[in-house]
Amino acid sequence: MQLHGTAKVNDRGHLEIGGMDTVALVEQYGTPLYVYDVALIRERAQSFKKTFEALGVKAQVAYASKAFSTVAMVQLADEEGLSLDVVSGGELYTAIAAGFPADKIHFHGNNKSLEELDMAIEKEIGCFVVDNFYELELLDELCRSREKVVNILLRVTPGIEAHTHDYILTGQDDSKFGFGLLNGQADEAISIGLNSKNLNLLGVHCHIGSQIFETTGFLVAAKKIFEKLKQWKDEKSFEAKVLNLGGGFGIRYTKEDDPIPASQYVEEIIDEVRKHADRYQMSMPEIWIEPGRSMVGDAGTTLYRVGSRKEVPSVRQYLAVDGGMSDNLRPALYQAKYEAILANKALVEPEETVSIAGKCCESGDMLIWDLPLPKSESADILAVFCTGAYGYSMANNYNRIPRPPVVFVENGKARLVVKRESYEDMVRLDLPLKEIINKLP
Ligand SMILES: Cc1ncc(COP(=O)(O)O)c(C=O)c1O
Ligand SMILES: N[C@@H](CCCC[NH3+])C(=O)O
Repeated sequence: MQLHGTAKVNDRGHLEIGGMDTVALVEQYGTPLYVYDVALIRERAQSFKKTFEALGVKAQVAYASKAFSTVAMVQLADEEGLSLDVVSGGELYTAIAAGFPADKIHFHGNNKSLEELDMAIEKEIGCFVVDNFYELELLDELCRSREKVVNILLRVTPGIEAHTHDYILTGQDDSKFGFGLLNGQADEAISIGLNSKNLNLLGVHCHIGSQIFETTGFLVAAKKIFEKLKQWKDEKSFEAKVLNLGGGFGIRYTKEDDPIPASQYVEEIIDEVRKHADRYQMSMPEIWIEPGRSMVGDAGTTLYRVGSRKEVPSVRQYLAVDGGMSDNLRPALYQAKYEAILANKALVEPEETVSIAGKCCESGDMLIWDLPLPKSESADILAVFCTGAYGYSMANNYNRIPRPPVVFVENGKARLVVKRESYEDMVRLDLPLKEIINKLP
């Protein structure tokens, strides 16, 4: 089992993260519990930033907050000098509530509402990543009526089939996102952007997908975009100041995954961009990237309490935990795979193979199939690794299961950064048919 970041097994044979015994964390905060290794997030952020610095390239590393958006996380991104990618009014509101510098916020989304655009214009965010003609017109109109000028990038789909799960592919031609780069849409959008007095067209954006292990897709995207940039330079006298190549850098969930270091993605991308800029005698654009998963994914661990066991004779042992697809939708949605250990028996050798079931009323609510574990009993603590990205952010209240709290750990200290939802929270927005809502004692 490969442990990530500051995770280790302590003298008591317990899993420790950020200098905190996870068994003690569970005693204090209960289960399920999301635990984040803050030092590892800082390390990830710095490795992206330092690689750009070492290459002498002007860049913005924007944390894609869809991976995990909370006030504390946004503040941590700010502490590390990152920019921020938001994709909804809610993520934008979280960033503003956290005091994140508005001029470093980039606003994404394929169907931004008038209210969302208005909020972002009013807050004077750094850049709108415009996705379609509807948004282009709406944003132009809103800015004109408010006498504002905003920075924009145009999101293009370069027609790339990256190697990842179909649901998390985004750069292919048949995608709901962006202007087609090769079918004339991007050319038309560039002209509209250039003709607007209220839209300051900085450049283009593309994002080819998520959990990608190779650089090829990024390099092909850069090549295709540069061919267009050359054409736009010649035909429209437009030179992009910014090229945003999105996020999508893969991480190691299990031993089947073999990611390359952040520095390698960045170095290869920059090499390629430099090559094309030189070839077409264009100035090197500022490079923006938007890592989400690779910033927080392996920094997150979910701690569960083991409960019931069911044996299907000669077939399998189901071991149920006190969470499931309500706090981690990824196995049900993408057949995503995870590794796990018993946090309170971290030095004990595996003795049996069990399948970890969640507690939701769905047969598909299985967190891990066929996991080797020491002989486990009720009340043992299961630690599932690499749940930091798209775990909490896709958590839900299916079966009215309250969402778990989030604890940040660093240098032997723990800080509660999101409280556990309560049963009262489950009915907080409900309006009664009759007068009364009873409260349980
Ligand atoms: C536009 C955009 N940028 C950035 C990201 C972050 O991707 P990842 O978490 O894979 O780095 C996504 C998600 O796939 C995205 O859609
Ligand atoms: N939520 C997805 C990835 C989509 C990323 C956003 N475009 C995941 O968990 O892998």
